[in-house]
Amino acid sequence: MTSEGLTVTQRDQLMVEQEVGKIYALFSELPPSSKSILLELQRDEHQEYLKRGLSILPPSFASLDANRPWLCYWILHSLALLDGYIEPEMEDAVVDFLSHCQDPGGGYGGGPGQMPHLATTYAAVNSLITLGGSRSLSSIDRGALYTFFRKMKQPIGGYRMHDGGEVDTRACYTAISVASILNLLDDELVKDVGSYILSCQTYEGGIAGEPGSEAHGGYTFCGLATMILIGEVDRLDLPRLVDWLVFRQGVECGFQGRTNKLVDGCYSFWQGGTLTLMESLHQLFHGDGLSDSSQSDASELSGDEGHATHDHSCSSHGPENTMASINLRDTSYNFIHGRRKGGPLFDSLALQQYILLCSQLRDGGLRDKPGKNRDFYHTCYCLSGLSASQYSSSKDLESAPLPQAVLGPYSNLTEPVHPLHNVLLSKYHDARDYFALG
Ligand SMILES: CC(C)=CCC/C(C)=C/CC/C(C)=C/COP(=O)(O)OP(=O)(O)O
Ligand SMILES: [Zn+2]
Repeated sequence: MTSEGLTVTQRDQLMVEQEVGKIYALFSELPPSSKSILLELQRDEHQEYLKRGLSILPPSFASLDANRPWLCYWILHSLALLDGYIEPEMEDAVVDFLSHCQDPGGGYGGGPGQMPHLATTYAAVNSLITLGGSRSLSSIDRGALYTFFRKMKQPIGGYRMHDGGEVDTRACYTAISVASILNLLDDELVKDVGSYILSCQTYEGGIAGEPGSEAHGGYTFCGLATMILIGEVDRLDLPRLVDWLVFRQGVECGFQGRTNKLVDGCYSFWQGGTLTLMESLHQLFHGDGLSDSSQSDASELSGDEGHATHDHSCSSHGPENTMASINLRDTSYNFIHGRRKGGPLFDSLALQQYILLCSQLRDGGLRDKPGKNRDFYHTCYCLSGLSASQYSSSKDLESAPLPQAVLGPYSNLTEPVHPLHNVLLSKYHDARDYFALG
């Protein structure tokens, strides 16, 4: 309890609400011309900030920092979202650096010579896909990576982050997302993963890192995206999940990561992006309720030809939703080609307002909330959330949104992203073509 009789959480919440409230009150009193200036995405400034970060990354291979594939991904993906240009020498330097992080036994470590880890593998592979081109894509040793995935796979369902590491929803997502985009997904990699994720859905409806833990936005994205990629999303309690998600957008217009916690710009993607996944599911399962599916919608998600197939039987949430035979090669592709007909599940303009007015720094970079510093992680996930919200009302992901879906000038429009992998849609297609025969 504080001296005012509030808990620390209530006091912090009040302070954030007041801070954000002041920003919005000042904004509302401005003339329209000043308003549009403040709502501009500071494209050039963000690119300068990001490129400065990239230029100090690759040369120092000796550093012990275990996060550098992540830094590569956060910076490269942010630049890609902004349609930024990277010099070819820099692209080559990043490919070389990531090759030094690749373990001969498969997977990528946090730096050269470090033990392979699923999270840094996801970051490295998404970085290489974002760079694109055959030099970058051919540097990925897919055969060894498959061996690494099989080593991390646990007999009871989930994945371990690294040898001797924790089993959690992140590990499932990073393994399944990478296996899917590299065309490595098969029945062995998928076996019982759905049951593990299902055991992480909590009484609130969101998804936790491990069974028995608290539902959290980051893990909820990981859990839902995994279930879609393995063709088992109908096993989740989707109505309860959507209930939990919609209440995470607060008075500040941004999202919190979990119940009774503070708004944070990175949840623009973890929660906002998850809601855009739910919007697509809502349309694929196009009844009034999310659990009301039809066989034709289910086959739209699963595809009806291909190599790896995966049988599963539904548990508690409606055996009528069972997709008897899933084409694992095409779940990701079919998902983005599903029809999008329904209405929004969150206030996407309000979210864009939080990102542009509260997270964005006018001299470049984005942040968690007012009072915090910018960093590459928040820059990446605020921009990813901005893209997800700008495209959330589009009928399909490949067509440009209407001007009214983009807050501020239309030049704020970012590039569209594959919502399950969080790489640019165009780069996803290039990778899919490149690895088609694998
Ligand atoms: C692809 C991949 C590896 C995804 C990771 C997903 C992700 C962001 C998980 C979040 C982890 C977590 C419990 C943060 C809570 O931090 P906190 O207690 O500081 O924040 P909070 O107060 O907002 O909950
Ligand atoms: Zn954050």
